[in-house]
Amino acid sequence: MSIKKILLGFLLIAFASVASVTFTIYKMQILTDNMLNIFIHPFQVNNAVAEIYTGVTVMDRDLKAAIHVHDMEHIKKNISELTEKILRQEERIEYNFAIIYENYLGDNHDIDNAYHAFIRWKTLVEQLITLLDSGKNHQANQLHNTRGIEAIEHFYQQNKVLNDFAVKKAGEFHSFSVVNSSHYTVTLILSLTLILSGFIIFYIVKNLLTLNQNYQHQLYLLDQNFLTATLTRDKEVIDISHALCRALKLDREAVLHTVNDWFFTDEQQYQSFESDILAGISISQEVFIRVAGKKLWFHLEVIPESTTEAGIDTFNVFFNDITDKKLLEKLSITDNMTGLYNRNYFDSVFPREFRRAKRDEKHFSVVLLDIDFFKQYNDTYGHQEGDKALIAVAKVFIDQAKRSSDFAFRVGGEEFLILTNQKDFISLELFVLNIIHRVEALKIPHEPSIVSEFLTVSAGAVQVSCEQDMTAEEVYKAADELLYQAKSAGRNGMKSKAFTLV
Ligand SMILES: Nc1nc2c(ncn2[C@@H]2O[C@H](COP(=O)(O)OP(=O)(O)OP(=O)(O)O)[C@@H](O)[C@H]2O)c(=O)[nH]1
Repeated sequence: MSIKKILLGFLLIAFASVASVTFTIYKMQILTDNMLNIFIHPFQVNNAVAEIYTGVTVMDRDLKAAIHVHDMEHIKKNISELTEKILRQEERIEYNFAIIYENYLGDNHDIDNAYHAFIRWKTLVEQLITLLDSGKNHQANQLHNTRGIEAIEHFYQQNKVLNDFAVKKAGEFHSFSVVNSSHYTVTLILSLTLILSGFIIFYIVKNLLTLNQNYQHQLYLLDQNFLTATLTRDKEVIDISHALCRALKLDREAVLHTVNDWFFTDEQQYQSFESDILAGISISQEVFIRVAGKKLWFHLEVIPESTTEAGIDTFNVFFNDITDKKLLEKLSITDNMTGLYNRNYFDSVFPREFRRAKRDEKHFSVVLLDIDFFKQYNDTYGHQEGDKALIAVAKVFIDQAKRSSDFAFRVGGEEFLILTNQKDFISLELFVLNIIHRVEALKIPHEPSIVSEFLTVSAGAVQVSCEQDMTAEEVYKAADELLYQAKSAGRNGMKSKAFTLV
């Protein structure tokens, strides 16, 4: 299950919700429109029709009453009141007809017929009032009983048509409301939406759980196979993989949340890249860590992380065990028998260190050493003893060249070379004399030697200042020349030369 599918699930829920809400709103809108129709037509038209009916009936009643008054004085007074009253009724009726004309949903001929019937009645009313006004009550009565009754009956008929239509329309609207009240449909749609959403949510949750399981499994695999840890900038371990704990022989629970230096051989090693870490720069280095007395080599990747603007909060360290690779590397650059660096390595280190000394503006010293009368030694004590002697002498060189900038090589059968940074020429001479002295002090018996009863070495030493414009080959050649001179001068000694401008 991918994040895309989860998003699709949420989109479906959102779509279903929007669709059902839109449907509900649409249905409500239909009902509202229908309510409006009910109000406009049946309600307003019916009211107007009823008011017209009442108005005409009241006019008729008042006319009848006036017809039956015989006292002349009363007649005059009544007629003027009646005329005013009838005018008001007529105005009201006209107004109601206007409402009907505006809102009636049926055929306009129906209204025209009713209106003409009203006009006919109205004309008759005017004639009746004229007769009454001139005291002709009897004629008025006759007119009312004949044409009057006929006109009013006709008006009632026409008015009834309007009323019937309005009532019929009200029924239609009501039925429409009932049909469209659709609460069942809305409930059904909402229920379906809820059910669909429920299914989708179930599907999403189920898949999220699976996703989480996979994620946990991957974390487990990483934890078991990757040598990694997360530390705060104060070197407090906030997370460490089981694989790294195994590799460094650490108890995970004991290490977590403690400040430590286990990942760094020493404080100096950490400090060498601390400034980079705090500046947010990733580090990639080969480091060694002593684990239970064994020197293990790791390729170390440090990736700083910051969650705030303030700077680096944590850094992740990734280790890759390269001890085997380092061993191979060492084998390829060291001489099997003596443990000194071999000739091949010398060929790549010599020019590189020569350039480095020049760049760092340091004196560069080369010491070439050769065992005296070694052929005779072999001839006397045998080749095997010769090997032992070589190993013993080489050990002296290793001990002497122990600074990180010193290198001791076996460049030939019994020929050795030391690269060293001695601060001045005197220091170099003392350094070489010390070696010569220490070799003799091994007291390896060497009977055929004519310079000592013990095994000795001769040396040619050269010191070159950085200003000197010499090539590596020239320096080597000069040391070789001096060694030759030391041999010629009697052996068990050294010849040295400084190539400096001062
Ligand atoms: N035992 C042993 N002998 C070696 C080895 N490599 C070179 N040799 C011997 O070292 C000797 C070097 O002899 P030479 O070059 O004649 O020099 P030397 O006898 O030391 O005389 P000078 O250098 O003039 O003092 C040879 O006899 C080689 O056989 C080695 O790995 N083991």
